[in-house]
Amino acid sequence: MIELQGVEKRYGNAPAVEDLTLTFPEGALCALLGPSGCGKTTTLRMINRLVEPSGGRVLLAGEDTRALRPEVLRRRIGYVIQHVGLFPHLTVAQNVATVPDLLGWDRQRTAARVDELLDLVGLDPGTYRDQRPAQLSGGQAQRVGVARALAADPPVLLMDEPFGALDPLAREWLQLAFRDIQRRLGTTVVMVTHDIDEALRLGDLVALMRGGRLVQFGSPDDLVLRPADPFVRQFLGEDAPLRQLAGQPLSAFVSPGDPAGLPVVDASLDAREALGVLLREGADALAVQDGGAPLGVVRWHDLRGSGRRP
Ligand SMILES: Nc1ncnc2c1ncn2[C@@H]1O[C@H](COP(=O)(O)OP(=O)(O)OP(=O)(O)O)[C@@H](O)[C@H]1O
Repeated sequence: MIELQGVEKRYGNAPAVEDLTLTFPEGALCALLGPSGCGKTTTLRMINRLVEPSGGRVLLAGEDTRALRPEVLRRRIGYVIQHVGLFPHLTVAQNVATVPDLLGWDRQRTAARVDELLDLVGLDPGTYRDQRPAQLSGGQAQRVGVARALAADPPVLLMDEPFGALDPLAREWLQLAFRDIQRRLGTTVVMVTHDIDEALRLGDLVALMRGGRLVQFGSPDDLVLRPADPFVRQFLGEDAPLRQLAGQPLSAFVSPGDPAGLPVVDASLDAREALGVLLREGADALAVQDGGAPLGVVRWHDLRGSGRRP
């Protein structure tokens, strides 16, 4: 758990972050979202003290981070940035092994961990283990950056635009792969992103900032369905409730019901595609089948009422 209590950062007289109080719960993936210059990166970096707060406190598992030596702090907190900062003279495997090496893991354990993580981020260990960063594409380097940050299984991971350099397909793949790993490991993640859909799709909680201040902190549903003020609605876009349905499995919205006479769709559609069928057919419910077997029905108000199901 990471607690920010009245945190602020000033550069000269100019406030970059003001009076920021919020708690990132243990095991949650929290997104920091907001317009350019609103203080997202500054906030992230105050957590691992790459930027020292001008005021307030940051607590990590209840401990004031000022009481921890920076190197101890940074070993407990993984950090991924967009332009990964891989060490150019080291191989991919050596880059991923940086923190395990610092922690003195034995070679076998480290090698096994490196291969496991390369595999998880979609890089074949046999092909990539011994390559140098200069031989990688931007997206491959970013995957290595993610693997490196996860290598020592840090309880907390800070990510600054971690998927930014990837093309849309690779981004979606790595987002989902990362989400799986994060859930499995129970890592507490704070992620800065410009990408509203990424924040809404991946975030358990989203902190929306503006001009150095927190505007709203809540679940994607809270922000989309219960925006705290007009800025939130405007920033997310009027069509946010629809966009939020994209990529969500239709099965999550299915409930028991009589499918007789309803248009039939396959469970492989996502929730937004199903909404499209509802609109096209002018129906208020659909019969959902999985490979021909009836699953139940999806109703209009289920899709419209809640952007997202756990
Ligand atoms: N080292 C610095 N010196 C002076 N001002 C800074 C410094 N770092 C950040 N700022 C200012 O603090 C404010 C917040 O910057 P920050 O990088 O945290 O914003 P951001 O939301 O991450 O922006 P972006 O989305 O564009 O990366 C900006 O006005 C920026 O110009």
